[in-house]
Amino acid sequence: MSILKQPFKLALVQLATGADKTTNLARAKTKVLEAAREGANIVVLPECFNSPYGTNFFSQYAESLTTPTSSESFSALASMAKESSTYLIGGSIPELDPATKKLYNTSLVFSPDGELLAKHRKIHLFDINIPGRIRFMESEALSPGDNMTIVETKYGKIGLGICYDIRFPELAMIAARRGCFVMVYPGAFNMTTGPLHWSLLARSRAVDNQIYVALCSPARDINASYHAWGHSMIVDPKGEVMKELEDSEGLVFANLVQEKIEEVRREIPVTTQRRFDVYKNVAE
Ligand SMILES: NC(=O)CCC(=O)C(=O)O
Repeated sequence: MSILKQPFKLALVQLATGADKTTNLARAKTKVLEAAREGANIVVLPECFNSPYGTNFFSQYAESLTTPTSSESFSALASMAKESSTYLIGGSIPELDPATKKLYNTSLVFSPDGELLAKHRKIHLFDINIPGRIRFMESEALSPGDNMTIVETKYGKIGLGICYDIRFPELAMIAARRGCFVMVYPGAFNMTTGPLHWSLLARSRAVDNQIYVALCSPARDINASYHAWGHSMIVDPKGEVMKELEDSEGLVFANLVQEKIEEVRREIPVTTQRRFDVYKNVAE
């Protein structure tokens, strides 16, 4: 059974972001249109692409994402998708829920007509403490989302996570078992965990599930308070890195096809060899 219904070109935009939201949105638009001119059908933006990344910035930049008119970023993303005629996975942006006043790290996904297809709130907040290297507590400012997100497109189903979500293999496994051909993670790893785990995690999720995996980071800005790792990458269902950027701004493209998924699932048939009779309930 084909889970990737037709071949297409995926583009990741490793965007150079700064403190000015309007400039970030304008720059994102330029890059999305550039990707579309190069033939991309699905375009991905990075985590927190319209703001600096840091707990002290989230409330200042947060917008209510209820309708395009409620939010500069929502309407900018919808029109980017429409103007480029691409599916747009709009990285993530700080969200303020007007009803509860809670803040979230949220990704909006649009169809090529500019219609909102999905809204994913980061489920696993980035709370880590590596003494002398990095302490980051997203939960000091944000609340976690409570739902998995699978987006239906004409190419097939896309599983969506945001950055730290990649460390929880259950999300990707469930998405793959529900027929997703790719997991996409807008993400901003850092100079400690980036070199250690970024590529390893992308390749692991791909190998575990025999699907494509795409990670899209902001470009590194050494003048910012948080130094993103960069290295946006697309990994194939065998776990091989197809395309990878360094740390500066750029676009990366790959053609995704069903045959690569079929080949690895035929050669190493773990997807049909699972023993759910032995490990029925991983949460117990
Ligand atoms: N923005 C994030 O969630 C960062 C995650 C990260 O760096 C990690 O090591 O995990």
